[in-house]
Amino acid sequence: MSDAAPVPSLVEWAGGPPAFHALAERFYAKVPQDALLAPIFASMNPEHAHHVADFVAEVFGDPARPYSAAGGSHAKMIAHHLGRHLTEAQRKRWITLMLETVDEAGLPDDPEFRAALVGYLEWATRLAVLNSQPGVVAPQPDMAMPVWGWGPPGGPYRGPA
Ligand code: HEM
Repeated sequence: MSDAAPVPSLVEWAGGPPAFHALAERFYAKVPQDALLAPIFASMNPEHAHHVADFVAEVFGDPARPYSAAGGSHAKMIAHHLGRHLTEAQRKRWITLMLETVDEAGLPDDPEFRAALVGYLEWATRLAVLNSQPGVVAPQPDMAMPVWGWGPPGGPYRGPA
């Protein structure tokens, strides 16, 4: 790829929305076998993996904006975590299992993509825990969907500088 090539969105670089659906399905298929995570997802909506994949694909630049198109929003995603009393131990297990699954699913492993992905996962999982604590009230419904980008690297790995 030459320096003049346009910078793809994170979702394009990852292989398009199907890459996130395959990732989420693989991840939530493993959750029932994990002692720390299984109880909190025991009565999970059968469409859970699909909804999470739509959400992340949208944040990473899917122009179809599938989560919003289906009536979702950032506030609605956050609201799913209200009152769940998630712990730091559960968050850490979630992100560890997710990063293992990212490798198994064959998502790009260039430093630039992984930096953006890990940055988002750290941010979003910590928001999930914060918003699950006692006394947190529902967020403003009009809060904007996050739009994640490449950050300081500016684009994917294109060979040695
Ligand atoms: C990147 C971070 C995360 C994103 C994007 C995310 C997104 C979502 C979305 C979109 C839903 C609604 C799913 C639906 O409509 O069926 C949801 C629900 C939920 N999330 Fe998260 N989440 C994240 C992190 C976490 C973490 C770290 C935990 C726990 C350790 C967690 C626990 C849950 C639970 C328990 C539900 C409800 C499941 C159900 O019973 O259907 N989430 N999340």
